[in-house]
Amino acid sequence: MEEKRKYGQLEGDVEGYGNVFVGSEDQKLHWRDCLYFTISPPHLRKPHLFPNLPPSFRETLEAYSVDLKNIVAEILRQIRKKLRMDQVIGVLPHSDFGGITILLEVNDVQGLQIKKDGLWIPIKSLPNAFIINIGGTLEILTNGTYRSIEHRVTINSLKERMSIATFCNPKMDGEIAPAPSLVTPETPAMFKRIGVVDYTKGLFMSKIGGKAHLDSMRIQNEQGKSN
Ligand SMILES: O=C(O)CCC(=O)C(=O)O
Ligand SMILES: [Fe+2]
Repeated sequence: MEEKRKYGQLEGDVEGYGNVFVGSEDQKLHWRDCLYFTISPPHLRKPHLFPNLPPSFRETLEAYSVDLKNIVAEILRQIRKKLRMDQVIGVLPHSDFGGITILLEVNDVQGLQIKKDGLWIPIKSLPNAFIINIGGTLEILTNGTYRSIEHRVTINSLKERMSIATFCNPKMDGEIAPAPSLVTPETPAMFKRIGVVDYTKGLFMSKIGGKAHLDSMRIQNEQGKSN
């Protein structure tokens, strides 16, 4: 008991020997002996606790704590990887404005991702192949039959990535609207008619990105529900 008292909790502190986290008189307490103290970072060690322990116990704990820190760092690294949290976004989420984009990945560095069912999926082109992206203009012209794809590009911290994107865009003095042959009583127009200049202006002013601007041109109707 004498030894335990050496490490006893000080007034108003949860660290030390005693029952940890006692908040009120009515609280149910654990029935156990507990010596609770901070080891790391060293400047937070309470002088009467860890530094006061027998040297051999202190050394063992010190080594144990270093090993555990490495284990925790590895677990967190795996979680970050699993959730793709360590990716830096180079090209922000967007969908291309034009009809079709022909994308050539010039070197072998992966970076492009598309959004599918709410998840970002990495895309790598086949050898000697283009990646073909549908843009918002084609989605409008086809009355939503061909959907533009939301995509983004991550940065590779080790290697530079190079790509050539060629955009097939509508002429600036034109208008875009669903093709008349695709608009029927069964398949009403899903998009409003819009001048290309207004379309591009809205696109560049849109702060939300993604497909938000295209979505803002949707007509809400039974068949053409926003998706
Ligand atoms: O570099 C890429 O893979 C895509 C670039 C892109 O999405 C764009 O320029 O619109
Ligand atoms: Fe793009």
